[in-house]
Amino acid sequence: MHGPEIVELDEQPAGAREVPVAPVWHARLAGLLAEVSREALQGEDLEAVLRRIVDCLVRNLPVAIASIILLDDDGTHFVQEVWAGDLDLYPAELAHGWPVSVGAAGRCARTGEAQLITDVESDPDYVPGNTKVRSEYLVPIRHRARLHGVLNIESTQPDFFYPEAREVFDAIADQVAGAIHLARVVAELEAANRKLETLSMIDGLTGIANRRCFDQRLAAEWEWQSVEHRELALVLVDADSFKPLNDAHGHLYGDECLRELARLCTRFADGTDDLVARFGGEELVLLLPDRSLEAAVALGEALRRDVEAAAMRHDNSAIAPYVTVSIGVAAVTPTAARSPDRLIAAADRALYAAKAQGRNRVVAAQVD
Ligand SMILES: Nc1nc2c(ncn2[C@@H]2O[C@H](COP(=O)(O)OP(=O)(O)OP(=O)(O)O)[C@@H](O)[C@H]2O)c(=O)[nH]1
Repeated sequence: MHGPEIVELDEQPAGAREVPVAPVWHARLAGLLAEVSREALQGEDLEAVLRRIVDCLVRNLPVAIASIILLDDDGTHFVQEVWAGDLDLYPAELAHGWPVSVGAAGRCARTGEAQLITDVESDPDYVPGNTKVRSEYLVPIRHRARLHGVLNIESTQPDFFYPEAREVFDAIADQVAGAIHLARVVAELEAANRKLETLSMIDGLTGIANRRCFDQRLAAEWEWQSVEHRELALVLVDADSFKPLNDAHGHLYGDECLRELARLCTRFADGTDDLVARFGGEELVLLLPDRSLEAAVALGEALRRDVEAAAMRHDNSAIAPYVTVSIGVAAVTPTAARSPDRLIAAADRALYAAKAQGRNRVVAAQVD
């Protein structure tokens, strides 16, 4: 494999190159760097930012092709190329990425060094993209120790990449690295925020929704069902004699029973918008849109029986030698003028009545 042919144009004898090249492009290159810097700070969709940068290079300079080729996380494969210009000969096999063992861009990524090719025809690694291209300059796009990709510029002029121009392209690669870093930091922050948001809605012990999530969903469902004039039911489930259970079997066993109760409740939340949440302590709740009071009572009764059938041992209960639940049910067609607290209050009254009537039963209440 041949290394890059670096020709320092300033050291060549006068007349060996077209003298006006540098002055002609210098002012434009300076302006271009300013434009790229502005683009790089946009922080919006990364691909759009990169596309505007390569467009800008092709539009303003004797550049036939400009591209930013991004590496995967391992730095072993190019995975995406954002390009502008006349790319007529792009090999189909490169369209879906290629290893860094291939091409001049690969050489740039492998060595971590800028590659100046003053005569593309004599470079064994050059992959032709356009027959008019004479020279190519490739710069690593690096932010601190991390190599993000390669900035590739291909010119129709053999001597376009004179030292000052290369300096500008090096600076542009730094700006691109900053843009990529910024976009990745933003993406990572957004993902972390999404994860935090999800975690803040989950009950740590049982893995079901927590009270915060329930409150938000109740408010949303209340509003939605009031618009649709449809019913909303609430099933409040409270483990009976839970303090004596903890006393007899220990808190860890109590925790295990709560997890099992959550699992049993989840089996009944089979509607698309149904929600099972931990309401607090040893109380769980099912929020059931589009369920009538009768349907919610039937569901509560089936759940109560399933809890009995699970036969979770309880040596300290006055009701049965296993864990039982009392259930309060309420349903209403919400209206914007009323508060969802009314629904909770009704289910709570029903639960209180179920306790008062001897526990291990389902009681329904009307919403005021
Ligand atoms: N193991 C465990 N216990 C909990 C948890 N949260 C609340 N508890 C316990 O649940 C018990 C609830 O007690 P009470 O409100 O007196 O109700 P109860 O003993 O179930 O009596 P009734 O509901 O009237 O049948 C308390 O002892 C709490 O410590 C929890 O996450 N894990």
